[in-house]
Amino acid sequence: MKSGFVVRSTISSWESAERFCRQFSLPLLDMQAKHNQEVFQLIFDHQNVHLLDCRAKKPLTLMVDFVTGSRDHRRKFGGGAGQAVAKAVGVKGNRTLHVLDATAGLGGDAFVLACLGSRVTMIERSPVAYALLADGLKRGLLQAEEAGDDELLAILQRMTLVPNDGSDWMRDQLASSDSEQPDVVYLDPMFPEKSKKALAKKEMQIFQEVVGGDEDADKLFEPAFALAKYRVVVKRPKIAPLLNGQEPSVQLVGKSSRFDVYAKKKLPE
Ligand SMILES: C[S@@+](CC[C@H](N)C(=O)[O-])C[C@H]1O[C@@H](n2cnc3c(N)ncnc32)[C@H](O)[C@@H]1O
Repeated sequence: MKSGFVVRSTISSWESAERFCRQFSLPLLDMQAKHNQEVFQLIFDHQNVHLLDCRAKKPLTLMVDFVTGSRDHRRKFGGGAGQAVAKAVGVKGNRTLHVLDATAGLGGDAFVLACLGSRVTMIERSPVAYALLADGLKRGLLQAEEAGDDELLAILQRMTLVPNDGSDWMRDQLASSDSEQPDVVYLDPMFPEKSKKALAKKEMQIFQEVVGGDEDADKLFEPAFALAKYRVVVKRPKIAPLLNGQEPSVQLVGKSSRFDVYAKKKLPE
């Protein structure tokens, strides 16, 4: 974790904030408590969990929303199986896969894959990212249910979030006799020098500031390749070196990022 943050909660959300803080051994402050002027505040309130960057006059807010805004727009008009991430993972037509997203972040890519019918197990180690994503999922499920949006409900029900380190989790799966082998392992660790251009959105810039660069990203490759049934897909900024120095079978190169595909076996039709 690069930057410090404090966790605050209103009385209405105290119980869930307390559970989260116990899980990650973090102190919890109420909204009035004085703190050491941390720039970032993770706030639990009656509406949602959000990250606040207090530097600007008008503080910037980051939260996860699967129901409205850009993710909803991408779900409806984003190009479906023609999107680069879908092509790289191999989702198409009736081929639905079980994808392990071992670096879930804010669940953007996982949501795209779940929209296309995949079941996605998401692993996230950063407490801040985990809190934001868990809240987005929970709120999304509630809102979809209330609105009677069965399609969105089914999409979100295909997404499961686990708080853990991806390498450790995959190694545990490899050591366990009754684990389920994912069809595809998807990796998108934060590149330490992701340029501001690659992180065009202000919200993503503050996310990177809090989570930091994933300097140990290379460690993910070996267990991912051992665990995946068909392929490993690595998303990287276009200019970034290969993960763990491994040559991919295929590269899909976009404007600012690329997908490196490491094939093990041909995907089922
Ligand atoms: C660039 S973000 C992923 C963005 C994600 N693909 C999305 O669409 O929202 C990278 C995330 O991977 C997480 N991460 C990096 N290494 C990890 C590891 N070994 N285990 C679990 N999470 C990891 C970071 O905490 C960060 O939240």
